Amino acid sequence: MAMPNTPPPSNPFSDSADIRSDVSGPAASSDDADTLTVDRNATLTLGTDALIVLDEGLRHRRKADNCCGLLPQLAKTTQAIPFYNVLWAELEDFEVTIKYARSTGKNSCNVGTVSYTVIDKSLRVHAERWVERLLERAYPPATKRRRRVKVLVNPFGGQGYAAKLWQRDVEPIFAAAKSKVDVERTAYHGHAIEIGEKLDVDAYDVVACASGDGLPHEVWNGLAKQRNPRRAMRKVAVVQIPCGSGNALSLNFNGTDSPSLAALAIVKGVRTPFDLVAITQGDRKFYSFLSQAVGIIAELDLGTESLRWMGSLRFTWGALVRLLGKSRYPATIAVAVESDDKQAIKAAYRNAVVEQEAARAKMLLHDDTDDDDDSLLETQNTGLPELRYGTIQDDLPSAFQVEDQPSLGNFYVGNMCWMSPDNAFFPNALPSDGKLDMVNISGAIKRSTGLRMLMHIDDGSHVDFPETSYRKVLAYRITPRIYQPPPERRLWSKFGRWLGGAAKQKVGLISVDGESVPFEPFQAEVVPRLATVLSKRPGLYEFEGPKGS
Ligand SMILES: Nc1ncnc2c1ncn2[C@@H]1O[C@H](COP(=O)(O)OP(=O)(O)OP(=O)(O)O)[C@@H](O)[C@H]1O
Repeated sequence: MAMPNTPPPSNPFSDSADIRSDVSGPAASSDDADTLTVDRNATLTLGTDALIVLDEGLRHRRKADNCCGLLPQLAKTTQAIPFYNVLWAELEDFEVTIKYARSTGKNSCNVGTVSYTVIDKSLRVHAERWVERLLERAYPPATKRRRRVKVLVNPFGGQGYAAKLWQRDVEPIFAAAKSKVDVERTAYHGHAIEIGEKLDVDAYDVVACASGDGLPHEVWNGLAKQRNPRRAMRKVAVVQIPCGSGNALSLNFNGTDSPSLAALAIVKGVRTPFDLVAITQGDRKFYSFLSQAVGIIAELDLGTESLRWMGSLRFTWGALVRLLGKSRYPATIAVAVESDDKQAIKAAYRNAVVEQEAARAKMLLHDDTDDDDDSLLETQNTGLPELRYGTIQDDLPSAFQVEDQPSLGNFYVGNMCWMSPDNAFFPNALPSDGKLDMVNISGAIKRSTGLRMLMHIDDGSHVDFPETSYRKVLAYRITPRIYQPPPERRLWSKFGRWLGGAAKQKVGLISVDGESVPFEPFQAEVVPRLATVLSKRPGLYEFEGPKGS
């Protein structure tokens, strides 16, 4: 898989040591291929990681337009713009114009412009070449220029702000990067499935969902219904412009839930394969990209609606009530386990980091959108891969080990690290390792232990508790049951449900990618590398990794 030439800086707006060393000796001569001399005797130099603008005039202009000191600044006359931030550059009538992502705060950016005139007319060819060299650094071979993007806006996403966020924070960045954009608003539940099903996959590189995690789930399920679903999933990358409350897809691949920073990450992202999870329930089959939950997490996702007035506090409150009430969600689980050794799982994660760094160092680079193996896909079977373990309607596969868990408190299976900001529930998850991360926690653990675990979910160290079972699995089947409390606990159980916002809830809850599915047995199986996303670090999520790795 293609890799970026230069890794994106962890903070694309900070000056790196490399940038400083560039500035110490920028080539002064105008015939140096990396330097362009322009008006006001300024120079534009292509450094190691950044474009260096050296201009005496900046001293005065800074006073006017950089009062907050937010622009990357080396000396008063120098501005460094990381190549990662450069959106576009062009030469028109000896006027060089560079558009870039400029910091407007800790968690946002907008479009900045640098514009100069090439005075020496004999430098025309040099200037043209220089602009192309800048574009080559801004868009290494793994990052396609001028991506064709189908934008889907959920007008009800993000408490109704998705359309505004798209227009204000994202559209200008896509426009500056010369992306070809086609915008459509979703009009009803399930609309994005239909859009995905009918999408002309040769006309777009990316579907960008200005939404929560609901729309990407629908788009992948729509692509799965295409005539050539495997080809559709491979051709089109699905990404998120974070406009919901969880925004897991953007957090994990873009490293942010800021719409403007995500826009930059999408423009600069590298096409990457991504595992999906095939779910069969009754006679239904569909795909999940994020998680499946039975027990406390499903209850928090779906069973606290009546506490919406509390805002996001409803999740904390709901968790506390259920933990203190020692809520149980009995089930029979049958699992194809790949590893249940926490240390070995961490070691595998460390190996993935080493491999990613090695691949990046080797610069195995290009965007593979139009590669030859696409023509292979055209001629060979382009249907969805056969399920290795069959469906829920088949006999239980012999590879599954069966566990009855009458006291189960939390059954949670994830395909990504962050489930939402401050919730790194699956710190060892990798995007294309062909495995699912399964967490089981008993509902009978001590209340104090449950509370301490809750405090460690933000950095993923809750998995280090001996009470947490953390496994890499290939497939599983779960048959959930309704908990029948013993007579002496019935009153408390009823009171707890009322406190936790579930007084009217008559059935159990199952959440798949945050959406409710029937409280019935289902089977899940990872389908390696079925989908495509855009990523900053192919093979890894943006989470910094499990503690102690
Ligand atoms: N115009 C619409 N009217 C009603 N429902 C819609 C419309 N467009 C999309 N939807 C539905 O909205 C649901 C939620 O979408 P999404 O996750 O994008 O937003 P969200 O609920 O704001 O996100 P979050 O759950 O993270 O807060 C999806 O199931 C989708 O089918």
